[in-house]
Amino acid sequence: MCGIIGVENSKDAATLVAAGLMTLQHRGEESAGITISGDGNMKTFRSMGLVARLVNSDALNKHEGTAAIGHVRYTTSAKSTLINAQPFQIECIHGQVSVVHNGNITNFIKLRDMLLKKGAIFSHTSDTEVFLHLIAMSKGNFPNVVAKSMSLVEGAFSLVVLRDKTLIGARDVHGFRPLVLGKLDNSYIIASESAAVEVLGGKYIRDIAPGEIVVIENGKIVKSFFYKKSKKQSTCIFEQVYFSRPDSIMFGQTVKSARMKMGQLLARQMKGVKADLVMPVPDTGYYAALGFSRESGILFEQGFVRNHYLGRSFIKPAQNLRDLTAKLKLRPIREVVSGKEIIVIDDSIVRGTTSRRMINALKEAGAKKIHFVLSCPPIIGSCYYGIDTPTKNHLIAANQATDQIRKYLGVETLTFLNLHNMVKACRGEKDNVFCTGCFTGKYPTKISKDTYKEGC
Ligand SMILES: O=P(O)(O)OC[C@H]1O[C@H](OP(=O)(O)OP(=O)(O)O)[C@H](O)[C@@H]1O
Ligand SMILES: NC(=O)CC[C@H](N)C(=O)O
Ligand code: SF4
Ligand SMILES: [Mg+2]
Repeated sequence: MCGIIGVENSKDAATLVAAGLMTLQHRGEESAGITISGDGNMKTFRSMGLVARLVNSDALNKHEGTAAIGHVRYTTSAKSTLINAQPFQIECIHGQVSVVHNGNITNFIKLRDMLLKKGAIFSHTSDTEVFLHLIAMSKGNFPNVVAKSMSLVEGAFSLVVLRDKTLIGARDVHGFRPLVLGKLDNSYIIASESAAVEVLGGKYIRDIAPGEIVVIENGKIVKSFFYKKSKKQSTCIFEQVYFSRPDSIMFGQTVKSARMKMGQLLARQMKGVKADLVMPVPDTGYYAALGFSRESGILFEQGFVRNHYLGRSFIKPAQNLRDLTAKLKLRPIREVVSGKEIIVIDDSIVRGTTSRRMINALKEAGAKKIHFVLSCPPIIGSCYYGIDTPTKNHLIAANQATDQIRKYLGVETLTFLNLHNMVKACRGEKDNVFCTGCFTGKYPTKISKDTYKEGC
């Protein structure tokens, strides 16, 4: 995933970006970075690990400026190394420019080959760098240069670009990844999620539209235009299932509200089910379990202690780290679960790293019967747009039927929210504006052998 943010026209820009990145930490734990711009001088600070590590560095605290952008990385292209930590800052014909990116470029290899033939020298190995080359090689008015670059790139990209005091927010024509516009006093904020704007004390104004480029200078929107007309929006539905914060607004409702509806609709799918209690797998299963409990009337209980110092398991960059996190992350409370028939709700099974361990732990703690319930359909395909859902052979639901998974996990029943209900929970009754590719195998862009996909 990755979280991006930009703030302009504030002497506190860097501090606000740092605080915003902490609010977006759930979108990427591997590296963090901030570019600060002031008095015609731009400087970028990057480090591996969490945002807290970056903000404690003295160098960052000494640099002043009135505009800043920041990034937290969840690697979905090339390696998780400092060299690929964002922002990427360059010096080019347009002056100093810095870019942060959320998403994956599906024609990366083709673009990189084309740029290499033109003489480009790459300093990073991830896909994001192609934007910098395309910008540097294009002449004219800066916002138009950004637009021209974007029109050559395919796939998923929400971008924040900084040049001197000009802040630009831009979103690919499909709107795969979120990007919002907010206001705080005399400053504009651009961020991946509305929660990051609100935590800073700002007001969420609106989403940046698919294909839109918003140009901000000195506390004013000086231009908003489209680099391409969006034919059909395809925003990632997994953002609402798993990635985003429950207090962020998406499609006119909080993610919390969407997850509560997922739980409510699951309870309707399972009408008549009997159990002693409904339990979430924290964190992401929380609101779906609450919604299920309210609809079914079955008692809601928190039966797991979640260790918050370990971060999220699914977004860790290697299987040994995912295994270790899943092992240490959840511990059942014996007095809650012992001797009980339990409905356990999580958001998704991807590799199955979490669920097998979690269910074994529940049994060891004395759970009598377990009904395992997921607030999305089985994930049967890879993501090409910025989420590391692995290739098919590592996706448990791509290789086994529901009953085989049920037996493998050792639960009484296994139920997935159906596609119709997931879409309904996320956006009410309106038109389908979501990418559901990894659930349906129907992707919004052409997928071929040349489509860039590099798992990690
Ligand atoms: O089948 P898997 O490959 O294990 O992936 C899915 C699990 O991982 C996630 O939790 P995670 O720990 O990442 O985040 P959370 O604590 O925010 O819910 C997700 O909520 C599932 O529980
Ligand atoms: N998941 C993302 O948004 C990652 C952005 C970019 N593709 C990278 O790997 O750095
Ligand atoms: S393929 Fe799945 S994870 Fe990727 S953008 Fe589409 S819905 Fe989201
Ligand atoms: Mg979870």
